[in-house]
Amino acid sequence: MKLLRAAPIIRFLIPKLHQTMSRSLSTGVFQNSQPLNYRAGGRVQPVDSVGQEQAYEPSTGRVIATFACSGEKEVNEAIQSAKTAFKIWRQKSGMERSRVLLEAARIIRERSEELATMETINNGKSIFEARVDIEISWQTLEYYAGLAGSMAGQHVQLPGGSFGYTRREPLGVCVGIGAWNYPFQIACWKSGPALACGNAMVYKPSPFTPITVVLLAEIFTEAGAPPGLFNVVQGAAATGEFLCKHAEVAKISFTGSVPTGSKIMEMASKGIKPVTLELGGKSPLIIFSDSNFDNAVNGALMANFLTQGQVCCNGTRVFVQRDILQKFTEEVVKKVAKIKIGDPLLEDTRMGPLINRPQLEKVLAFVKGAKEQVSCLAVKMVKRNQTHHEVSLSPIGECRDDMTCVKEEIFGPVMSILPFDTEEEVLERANNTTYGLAAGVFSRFELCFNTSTLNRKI
Ligand SMILES: NC(=O)c1ccc[n+]([C@@H]2O[C@H](COP(=O)([O-])OP(=O)(O)OC[C@H]3O[C@@H](n4cnc5c(N)ncnc54)[C@H](O)[C@@H]3O)[C@@H](O)[C@H]2O)c1
Ligand SMILES: NCCCC=O
Repeated sequence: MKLLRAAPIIRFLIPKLHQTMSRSLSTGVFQNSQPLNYRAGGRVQPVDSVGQEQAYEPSTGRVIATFACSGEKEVNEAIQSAKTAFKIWRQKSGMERSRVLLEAARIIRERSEELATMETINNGKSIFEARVDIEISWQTLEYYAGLAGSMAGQHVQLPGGSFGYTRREPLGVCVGIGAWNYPFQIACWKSGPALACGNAMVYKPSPFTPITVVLLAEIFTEAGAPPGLFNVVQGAAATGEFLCKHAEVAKISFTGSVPTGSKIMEMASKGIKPVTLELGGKSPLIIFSDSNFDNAVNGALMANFLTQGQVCCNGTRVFVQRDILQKFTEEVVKKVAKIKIGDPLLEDTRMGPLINRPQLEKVLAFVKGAKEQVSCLAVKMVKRNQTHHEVSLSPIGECRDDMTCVKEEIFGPVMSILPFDTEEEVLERANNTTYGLAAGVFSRFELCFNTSTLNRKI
């Protein structure tokens, strides 16, 4: 009786505590002191390792975590932990699974400020954006919770009164491997559907962003998931390969670059494992002169500068109809100059640092190459801060399709503006890419062109 009365008070106090914690965290303060692997329902140090990694706070360049990369034995421990939980979880009804996912979503919602703050500290994106990431994360879990209870097979009537039926069976232990640009959100994209369908998961985040996914693991446990249902191993390529090659892994879901995706597919093929790949892009954004001008400008800014341009589905090839090209470019330059760059934990910051120094160097190399190829390139600024990787450039100009910066994924705040004249021409050019992924069109007219052309590769 006493316990029952106390419960609401405890529930009330917990969010308060989280809020206080996140408010006290400012840039330059957080230091990880806990194990970052998670299995059998708790944080653990790995039993073996293949090297060591350090994670940074991009805005200061401080090391915030040093951790061992999980070796083959640790990866196997995590998979065994997932197998144990799978035996319990697969027996649950969809409604029971749904309840756990909904509770996890509720906890994420309740702790959203703390989670967004940690995401900002480790990734560098502005707190303004990180809050949206966390919102999408709990919505993802709610969405899959909604599906869990209604998943069903089919009944097929056969001749002579016989019938056939299908059941939806979970696969078993699924592996999730994620990128660093949306650490918490990607972990939710992968765990939500996998767990809703009755699978267990071992997840490996990028070594650049190891922190928040462990908080997700703790949240699943708190929400009532059996110990071992969602496990985390930390590490880089070698750890990822142990996971992909493990005989008891039933499926691999990967988010990252095209070259790594191709390696993962190859490894999975050896074990005839299904894979889901979410890879890079060089997506077109087509702006016709009849479009709502302000909408189009804002759309292009969003499609290029969110998360410092480190977004897979960004519309980085901005095709602008020639009669509005100059006006469009001028307006973009004007608005880009107003993007507030700075400490990502400050409320009014809209652009933080790139993830790390190598990424900054990579982006700068693209910009240097572009400057050599095009004369009317406008570069906003390249601000160097004394400590580490800072950010913030936005070259814009009249580009050509054959330029390296137009053909390759840059993964930074770089927008390439390409003039076009006709619809037919722009569709041909928009499709002329080795990537797929996304596309955007701004026009007031109903799309009268054959969208199947655009869909062919995108
Ligand atoms: N399509 C999408 O939904 C989506 C979303 C986010 C990011 N991305 C893409 O991700 C890329 C940026 O992320 P990144 O730099 O972390 O990508 P990456 O390919 O370098 O790494 C992704 C993950 O794979 C792991 N990894 C690397 N080599 C491996 C190997 N041989 N075997 C197993 N795992 C291995 C990494 O440690 C990391 O966890 C960009 O290309 C971006 O477009 C795509
Ligand atoms: N919601 C963000 C999409 C992530 C791709 O990089």
